Amino acid sequence: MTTPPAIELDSVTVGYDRRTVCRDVSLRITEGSFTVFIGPNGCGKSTLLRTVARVLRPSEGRVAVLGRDIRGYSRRQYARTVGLLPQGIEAPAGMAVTDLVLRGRHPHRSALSRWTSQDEQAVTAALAVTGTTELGDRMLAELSGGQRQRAWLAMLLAQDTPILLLDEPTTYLDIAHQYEVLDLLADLHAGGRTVVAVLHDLNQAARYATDLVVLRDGHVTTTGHPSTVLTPDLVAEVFGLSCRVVPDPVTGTPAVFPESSRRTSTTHPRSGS
Ligand SMILES: Nc1ncnc2c1ncn2[C@@H]1O[C@H](COP(=O)(O)OP(=O)(O)OP(=O)(O)O)[C@@H](O)[C@H]1O
Repeated sequence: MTTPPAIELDSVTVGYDRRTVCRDVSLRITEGSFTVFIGPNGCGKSTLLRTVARVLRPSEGRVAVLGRDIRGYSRRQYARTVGLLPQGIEAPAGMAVTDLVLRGRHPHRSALSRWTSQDEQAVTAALAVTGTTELGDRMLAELSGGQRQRAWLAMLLAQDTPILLLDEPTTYLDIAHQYEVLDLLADLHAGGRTVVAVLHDLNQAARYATDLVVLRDGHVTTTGHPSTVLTPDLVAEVFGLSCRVVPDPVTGTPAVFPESSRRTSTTHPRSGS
């Protein structure tokens, strides 16, 4: 028997009120993959991720997770299976970081039970790996954008789901923290989880993804390994950008360099004077 995909979209049409964003999208995301959605602003990346997370309901088609229609899961079962880090979430008023991270444990807890040592361990570990232990008692509203993003990520990790959906998880983060988060996702992937992320940085996408899903105007145009997908033609067609694609000097994965930049000189402006 073949293993079902982690996520399968079958002829999904979805949007907001009367506005359709994605029409007739079919897609299979392999279990244990690190899949990255790329595509221009407004092409429907978040909409598809939110559909898989059951935040949006398709008007047509079907979504299955681990071989089962997502409508067949109870809320609690689903929250134990799929975790979402949404884009631009509001900080709950008056909530401390540790309380937020504890929220991630809710799906693992029955209505009347107390927090267990397993819950505490999961929270401590999630704070540690996201570098937020020191921020545990701080109010979310008082944190910087990057600190807050890492606190939300800690909540997602405490949820401990086999499938992680992350909508632009590196937003607000400085370059070192961006790579820390991506490395953390790579570790989770190496540990067997299915990671699905939206990223804007094509070079980061190419470094970390096992599979790219390229979206444009609400359609999936291409899927596959970054080495085959990320070509100058693809970038020109999907983003309207003329570029060169060369091997990343560190990883050998494809790296995109725009050709149309106004700064064409390699000389530092002051170096010649
Ligand atoms: N809550 C909403 N109500 C109505 N339209 C929406 C809503 N959210 C998004 N849209 C529209 O749906 C389309 C797709 O948006 P979506 O957020 O999925 O794009 P995206 O590819 O994630 O974009 P970005 O890269 O800018 O984050 C856009 O035209 C957007 O304006």
